[in-house]
Amino acid sequence: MNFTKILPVICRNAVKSRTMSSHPLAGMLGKLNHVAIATPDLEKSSQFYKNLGAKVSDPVPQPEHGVYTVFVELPNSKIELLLPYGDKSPIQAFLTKNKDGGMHHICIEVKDIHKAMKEVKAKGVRTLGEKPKIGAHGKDVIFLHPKDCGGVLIELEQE
Ligand SMILES: C[C@@H](C(=O)O)C(=O)SCCNC(=O)CCNC(=O)[C@H](O)C(C)(C)COP(=O)(O)OP(=O)(O)OC[C@H]1O[C@@H](n2cnc3c(N)ncnc32)[C@H](O)[C@@H]1OP(=O)(O)O
Ligand SMILES: [Co+2]
Repeated sequence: MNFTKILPVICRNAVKSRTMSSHPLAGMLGKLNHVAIATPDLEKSSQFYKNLGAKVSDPVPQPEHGVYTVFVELPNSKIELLLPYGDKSPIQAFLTKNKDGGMHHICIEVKDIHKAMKEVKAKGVRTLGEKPKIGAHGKDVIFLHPKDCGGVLIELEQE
């Protein structure tokens, strides 16, 4: 192989892939805070993770969000189990479509949620609501429309 010929190509491609951060959320994303699973049976889902030896919290009602949450602790992240709360829950339509439940959203931390909201909007990603709400961890959260995020509902949480 002729390295003097191929080296400039490798370098060009490396520069290109670093400058072509084309994903609308690239650069602003921090740690994965949780992966959320909607369930029609919170008790059963909690027991499933307890049986696997995980540390599982008690259910907490989140009236502002229309859900009950249970957190399953993992060494590097968390699983959030969600059950509808009240009759206007934002997860009800999802559960009607997915009777056994399923993966509902991912939650990624950001350094500055207000700046992140401006940045995503400038990139054509819709936020669900105009203002963050206090989330399950007592910090600001905002959701991004799944249709603008490759079919994934994304929650941003203030770090
Ligand atoms: C406590 C807090 C925390 O952790 O701090 C939480 O997590 S609260 C977690 C619960 N809160 C939230 O989820 C708040 C944000 N979510 C919402 O506002 C809603 O769930 C929407 C994402 C707008 C979806 O609402 P809804 O299901 O009523 O509308 P819809 O049936 O018309 O759905 C519109 C389109 O989005 C799709 N769609 C709906 N939910 C989806 C999901 N979770 N992931 C991916 N796609 C989803 C539907 O299939 C449909 O696509 P097609 O048209 O192709 O069929
Ligand atoms: Co969440």
